[in-house]
Amino acid sequence: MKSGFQLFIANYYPCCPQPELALGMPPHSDHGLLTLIIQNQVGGLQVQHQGKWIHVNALPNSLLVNTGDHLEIFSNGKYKSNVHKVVVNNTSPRISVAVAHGPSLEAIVSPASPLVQSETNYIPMKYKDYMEMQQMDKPLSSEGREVAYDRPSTQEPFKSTSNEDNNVYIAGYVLFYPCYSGYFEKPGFFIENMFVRECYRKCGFGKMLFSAVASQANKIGFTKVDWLTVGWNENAIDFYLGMGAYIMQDVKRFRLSGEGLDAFAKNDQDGGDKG
Ligand SMILES: O=C(O)CCC(=O)C(=O)O
Ligand SMILES: [Fe+2]
Repeated sequence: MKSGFQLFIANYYPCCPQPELALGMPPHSDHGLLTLIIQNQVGGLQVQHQGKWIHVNALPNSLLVNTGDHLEIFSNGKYKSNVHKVVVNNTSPRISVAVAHGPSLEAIVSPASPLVQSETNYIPMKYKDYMEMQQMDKPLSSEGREVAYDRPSTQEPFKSTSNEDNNVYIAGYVLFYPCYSGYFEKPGFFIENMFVRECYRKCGFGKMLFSAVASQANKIGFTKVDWLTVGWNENAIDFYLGMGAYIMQDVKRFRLSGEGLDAFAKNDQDGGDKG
């Protein structure tokens, strides 16, 4: 790499009497290739792993190394950028100094060709444009830039995102429909699914999709927008709370499956046999 872009970041997290009500640094992944961090041995850094936040116990005099978004792109997803956040405590302030190493601002980063077997999910983009796109989304950043929706377990159905004829890329979608309920005078929307492709996350598309549904509801006089999120998905929960939503405590979700569902098959058969 002939040139690069380095960012020097000094972070001070004062102690807080009610740490559970405060957040030192919201969940995010770093832009660049690698970020090197030294810190004063006061914990607080947490890394997201399999939907859980893992506390980082840094060794004394060690450097912490974070993988960034552009390493993920360059390695064609082999090295994922890690999502991390910093929580505060009520006894000691944390100080950290980070140096983020990225490519030159003008560099167009794309997956290294030897690592691309067939298709890739990563669209080449100028490093500068990528950073600008993230900054466009200030309100979301303050609540958590990483927006992880419940997403299909495989990318298979989305493989062919590029249409060579007109250069259309599908970055994500939201599937919603009107629903009617006896309790409300007016109907609302139910969001069945919202998904943003991994390489387009942290760019504000999730916020854009969600806002489109909410403003359409408003426009046509609907009184609510409902959806479900799995309980462990803290990022999604933070995101939705940040969008002004609240969690409904009095709703119970029911499911009929396994033997309960099979019982109906039997009933049907019995009924059929009898006549
Ligand atoms: O304070 C830390 O350890 C993390 C800092 C950080 O994530 C950042 O500056 O991007
Ligand atoms: Fe960071």
